[in-house]
Amino acid sequence: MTLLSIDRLRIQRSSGLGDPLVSDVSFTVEAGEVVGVVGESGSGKTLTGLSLLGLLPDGLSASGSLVFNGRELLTQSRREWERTRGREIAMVLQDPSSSLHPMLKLGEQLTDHLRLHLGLRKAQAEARAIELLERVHLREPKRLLGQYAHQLSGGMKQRVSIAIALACGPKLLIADEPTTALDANIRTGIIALLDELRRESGMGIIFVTHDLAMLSSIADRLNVFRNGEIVEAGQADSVFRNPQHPYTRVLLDAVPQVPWPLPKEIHS
Ligand SMILES: Nc1ncnc2c1ncn2[C@@H]1O[C@H](COP(=O)(O)OP(=O)(O)OP(=O)(O)O)[C@@H](O)[C@H]1O
Repeated sequence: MTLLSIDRLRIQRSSGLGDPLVSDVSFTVEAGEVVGVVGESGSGKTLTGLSLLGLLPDGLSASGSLVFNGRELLTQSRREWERTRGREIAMVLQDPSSSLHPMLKLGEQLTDHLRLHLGLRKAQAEARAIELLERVHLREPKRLLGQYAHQLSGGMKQRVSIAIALACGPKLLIADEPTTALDANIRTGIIALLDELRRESGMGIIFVTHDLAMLSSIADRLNVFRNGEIVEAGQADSVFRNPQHPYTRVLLDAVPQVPWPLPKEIHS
């Protein structure tokens, strides 16, 4: 089932001045699929993700079409965006500290989110928060609810951010450089977690990164961005095996020997 269909997305300054920052971007995301968006800094990856949440910075506007679950997002009212955001489409950011409040216990943050979005009572919200922390494989979830973000490692913080993103059961998750701020050994665990979640829940994931290697074990399809445009798109295995665009080859050359398909033990 096609969850999201982006058609000729264009993002430009509302003044109309200057070149578009994103132009003619089209791709789809199926349920349960991981679609990689890769490209150098400034290539338009984050703006594309933000447009799917109706969160473009002031002064920028989007045109084209973003059909999610059969509904056009770009013409939504502010109230409709509020329902879409978090509930249907969620985002995980590079720096988990930026999505966690430093002065609030993790339990308060999770239960506040659940009470606000799902209308749960305190006890129900607490039980659900524990389930969510277990789902992202955090040990001793009950104890964690009483802790503050600064008491957790980077990898644990990112798992909590993912738990918050999952709280309302979104159909689409935008993961914008979710592993960039983490140590290499922690990255693998977060990627395995996202892979597991999409398999279990059927959630589609747009995985944004500047690092093609990051996508080798998780992406089903790839879109290579450059200067606000997609220069190459295709099944991940064929892009890794047989890149067509010179820029994709440059990105691949920077990847230390990506074998494709990956050996089974790396998937598990
Ligand atoms: N609020 C803004 N006003 C004007 N230009 C902007 C604004 N935000 C981003 N841009 C420009 O839009 C282009 C695309 O930015 P975007 O953040 O989407 O790139 P990116 O590929 O995500 O880069 P990075 O990997 O560094 O996050 C860049 O040239 C950036 O300078």
